[in-house]
Amino acid sequence: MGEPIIALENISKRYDQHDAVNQLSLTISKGEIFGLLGPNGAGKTTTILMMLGLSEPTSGSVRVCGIDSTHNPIEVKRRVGYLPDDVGFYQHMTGMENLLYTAVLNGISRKDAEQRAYELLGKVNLLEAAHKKAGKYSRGMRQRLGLADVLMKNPDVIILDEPTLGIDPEGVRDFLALIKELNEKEKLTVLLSSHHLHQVQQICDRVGIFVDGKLLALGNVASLAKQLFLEDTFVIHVSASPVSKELVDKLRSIPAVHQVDRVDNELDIYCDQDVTATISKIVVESGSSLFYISRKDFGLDEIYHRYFEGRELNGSR
Ligand SMILES: Nc1ncnc2c1ncn2[C@@H]1O[C@H](COP(=O)(O)OP(=O)(O)OP(=O)(O)O)[C@@H](O)[C@H]1O
Repeated sequence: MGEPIIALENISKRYDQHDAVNQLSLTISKGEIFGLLGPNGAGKTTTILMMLGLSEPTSGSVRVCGIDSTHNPIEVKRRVGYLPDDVGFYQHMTGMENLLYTAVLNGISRKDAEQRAYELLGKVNLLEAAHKKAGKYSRGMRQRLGLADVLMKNPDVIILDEPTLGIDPEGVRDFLALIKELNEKEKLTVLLSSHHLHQVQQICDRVGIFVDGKLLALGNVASLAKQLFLEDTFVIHVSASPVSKELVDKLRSIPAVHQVDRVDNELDIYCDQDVTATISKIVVESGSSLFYISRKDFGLDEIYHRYFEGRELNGSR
C-alpha cells in the first residue's frame, strides 16, 4: 500500500448513549479512490467531519496529510477539499463569481484565481454557464461547480459526501467520469461516501462497508466478495441438453464446486475457483450439447445484499 494520506486509529464518536462511530481504524493511501459505503445513519458523515477536524472524536486519533485533524483543523482545511451533499453557493452570484469568492477566502491572488477558475470551469464542463447565476444551475451543475470550488485551492485530497444525490443518471455518469479523470490525471486522492453501490463500484479502488458505526468489511470488490461470500466466489451458469443425473453428479465432484442448482436444462454451479473450462469439458464429454456457459462475478450490490441477509440470519455477525 502507498503513502497514507488519511489515517484513522481507533476513533469513536459518542452522542449521548449512542456510538455514531465505534473504534474505527482505516488507512487511505495517496492516489486512491476510496468508497465509504453504508446505509443512512451508518456514521459516514460523522467520520468525515472528524477527518476534517469539524467534530472531535470521543477517543482515537485522526491524521490527514500527516496532520492531526483534531488539533490542527485549519491546516487540514487548507489541504483537503470537502464537498458536502448539498453545496451552498451564493445564488445571486454567477458560477465564476462564486469561485473567485472562494479564491479570496483562500488567499489566492485575483489574477491566479481567474485563470484557475476558467481552467476548472472548463474541466467540469461549465464554461458556457460560467456567467450564469448559480441560483439558476441544476443540481448536477451545482455539484460540478462544487467540485471546481473544492479544487480552487489545489487540495491533496477531496472528500465527497453523497456527491451524486439527486442528479439524473447521465449527470451521475459524467460526474463519476470526472472524478476518475481527476484522480488519474492529477493524482488526486478521493474519498467518496455513498449508499449507491453500483456508482461506488464503478470508480473506487477500495471500498469500506460501514454499518452502525463500524467497518464491517474492507477491500476491492473482488476481495470483498471473497470475504463476505467465503466460499462461493463464482457462479457459473450452464445451459445444456440433455442434463442427466450422472452429469450433475460429475459436476458436483469437481473439487472447487460447492453446490449445483438445476432447473430443467439450466444449471447454476457455485464454486470457489473459475472452473468454466473443466465444466465445459465434462458436459461435452458426457455427450450433451453445450448451448451456453458464462461466469457470473458478484457485484457490490449482491455482496451488500447477501451480506445483510447473512447478518439477519446470523443475528450478530
Ligand atoms: N450531532 C449529533 N447529535 C446526536 N446524534 C447524532 C449527531 N450527528 C449524527 N448523529 C447520529 O449518529 C449516527 C450516524 O450519523 P451520520 O450522519 O454520521 O450517518 P451517515 O452514515 O452519514 O448517514 P446519512 O447517509 O443519513 O447522512 C446516526 O444515528 C445519527 O442520528
